[in-house]
Amino acid sequence: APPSPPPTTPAAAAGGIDRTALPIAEPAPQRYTELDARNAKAPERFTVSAPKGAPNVVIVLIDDVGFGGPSTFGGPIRTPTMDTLAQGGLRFNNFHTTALCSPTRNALKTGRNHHTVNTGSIMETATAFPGNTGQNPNSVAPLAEMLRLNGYSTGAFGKWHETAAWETSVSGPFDRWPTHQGFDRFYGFIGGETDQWYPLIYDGLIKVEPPKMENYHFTVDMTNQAINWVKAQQSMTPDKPFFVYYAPGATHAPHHVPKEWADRYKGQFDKGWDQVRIETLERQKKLGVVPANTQLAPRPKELAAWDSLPADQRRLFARQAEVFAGFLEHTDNEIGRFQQALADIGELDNTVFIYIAGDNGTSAEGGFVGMYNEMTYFNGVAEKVEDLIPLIDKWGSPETFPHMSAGWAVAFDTPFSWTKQVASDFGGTRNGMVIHWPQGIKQPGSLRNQFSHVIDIAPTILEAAGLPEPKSVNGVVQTPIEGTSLLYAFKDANAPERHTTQYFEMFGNRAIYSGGWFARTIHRAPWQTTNLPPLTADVWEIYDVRSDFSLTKNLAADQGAKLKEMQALFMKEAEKYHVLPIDDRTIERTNAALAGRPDVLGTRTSLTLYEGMQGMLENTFMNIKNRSSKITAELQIPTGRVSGAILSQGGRFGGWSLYVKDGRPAYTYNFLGMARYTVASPQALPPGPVTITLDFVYDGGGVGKGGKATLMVNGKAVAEGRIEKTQPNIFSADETADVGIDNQTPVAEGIGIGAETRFTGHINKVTLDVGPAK
Ligand SMILES: Cc1cc(=O)oc2cc(OS(=O)(=O)O)ccc12
Repeated sequence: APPSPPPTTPAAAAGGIDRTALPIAEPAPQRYTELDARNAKAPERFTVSAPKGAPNVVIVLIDDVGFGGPSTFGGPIRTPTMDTLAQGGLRFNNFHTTALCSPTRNALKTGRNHHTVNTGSIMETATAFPGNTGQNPNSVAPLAEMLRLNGYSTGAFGKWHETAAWETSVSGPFDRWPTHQGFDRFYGFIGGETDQWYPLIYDGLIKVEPPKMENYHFTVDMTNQAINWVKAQQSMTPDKPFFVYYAPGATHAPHHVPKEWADRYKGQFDKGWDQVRIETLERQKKLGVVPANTQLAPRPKELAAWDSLPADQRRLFARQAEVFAGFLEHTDNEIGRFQQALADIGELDNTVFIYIAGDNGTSAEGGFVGMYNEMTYFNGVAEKVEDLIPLIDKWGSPETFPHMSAGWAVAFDTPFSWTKQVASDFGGTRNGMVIHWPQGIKQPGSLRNQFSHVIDIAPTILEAAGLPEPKSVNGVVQTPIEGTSLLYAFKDANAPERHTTQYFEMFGNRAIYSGGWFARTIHRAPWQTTNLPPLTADVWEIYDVRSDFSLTKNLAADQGAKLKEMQALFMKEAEKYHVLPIDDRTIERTNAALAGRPDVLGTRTSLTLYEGMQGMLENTFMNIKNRSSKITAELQIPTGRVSGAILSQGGRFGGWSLYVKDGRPAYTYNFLGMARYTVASPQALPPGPVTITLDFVYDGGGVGKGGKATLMVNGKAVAEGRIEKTQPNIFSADETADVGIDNQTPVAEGIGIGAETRFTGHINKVTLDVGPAK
């Protein structure tokens, strides 16, 4: 009998498949009446494949570098890979981010405003309000998921920082981890930053050790992973396009870079940040990436003039910039290796390669003198310049966790005034961007100056791939994409801009762009966390950005009516996208209870831990800060010398550890790597079962105070001592709590590093009890 006709859907009948509902619906299997398979014809197999000729997609997103950093946009830092891509592609000089990390990333990955995906700010400062909950909704499937369900292979490498803080434990949920957000493959770190020499790495959902290699560096490691993945994917399935999201830890703090890369800039920043700004603007004009009439916007008045600084401080600050510059060039070089790998397998020409130099402006979080250990910023501890000067030759090495002084942030945001976190200044939001796509861009080497925003990237890629915006994904009706495809501008430098209105908001700094006008208010400087003015007292300014690239002529006095109209437009957009109510709390928002976000431990005051539990991130671990605590470890001590970590949290740059060294139990509290307080037993532990207790009695009277630590063996005190001060807010973004080992860098000295710190006895269990928060 002849086969029955295949059933058809309306789209299939129209000759195509319907990609507006993902996953693409499989046709109903046909029914047969024939008994013998020899007499029947099998139907064509249903497979999902990308549209014919759909390009590969690469998005490179550098961290924490602004408009005036890379040479491609006139900056003093050599980015030859970006330069080469720009020569073969397009430079966009009016591209904007959100002024902060997770918000930019989530907007980039979804094509929606950051508040629409509940990422008003970073994961660590999510609140209870819509727009800020920290959990991206099912009604927004990320671009990676759209591409995956349309036949792409998808891989993410490097920084993530999009998983809700309380969803980073072994208990999940894992919905917002990369491999459940559309990526087949993930190799990188889940939080906001990581030590580049001793990183915390996940392969998918599994924590893995970095490979053993000489002079290990995370950017090199992740690049190797990305190259290997793409080559293997193309080897196996050359007809299947790939999507790679490549987001290095660089150039966020810690500014960890091989010394030889920093040394390439020896002496080049001795001229200081004011002169670097002047020279950068000259180069920007010569390159044509800023208009010829562009003025240098003033340096914020709180930051020192270079000429006013004493010689030893200039020496320190110059080295900080050398290290930062080396870090960026090293990163660009790794991106070059990745790009070359695509060229080597013949895939570069059909790849939409998007290189975004910065998820926000350059970071001023280093404060006025920079930081040997960036964790001092999150703990509100001021570092003294006289303590930093002796570290000049170690800056960027594994012994430091550094961030440069804010003066350089302004310089690497030339020609603007402000920096990262300031959503109401282009120094916070305007980032250099290059798109390279030989098969799709016919005017290589030219500039595009239409206003664009990070939410425009996802729709650009959909259009380039010939894919419709899905109306429904995984059974959930989708919130429409809010960005505007930039493909129109690929073809025509003079095309009228299509993304005509955009709000900006971050911790109270707010602004609106509309049709060439920019109205804004600077509510707070990045270093201002207390004594902020009420939001109602903020003064607004207005600029005509068609003639004033760098926002130097406030027209509020002449343009009162226009300013009013723009402020009203801001409120309208802010209401529409869940920007309201505005929340300018910074430090308080890092506290889950005060901010109103979930906390895995909640009000629990006791946590029982077992051998093998390791890699516990700080947001999903018992908070021992600003209160008394007690560790009770039930151990089995073997005969012979026992050693290693029993329970630790944090590492070289802050944390605490209960451990055994040379057979003797000890406790070390490491205050930001600046002071170590150790309480150690003079006697070795006897073999057999033993209970070790560390009782810490907090002084109280505020946060970050000291306390008394008593070490006990089988209930008898064996040592006691003062812990003079404690860290009030955070130990580490990447150094975890571990049982029976101290992963990455160690808290205590003298017990080795990494696997060497493994406890050689047996741990039955460890209980961690805390007193009421004080
Ligand atoms: C550990 C941590 C705590 C926090 O409150 O904010 C962060 C912000 C970070 O930089 S960003 O990712 O560029 O915003 C990195 C890490 C943290």
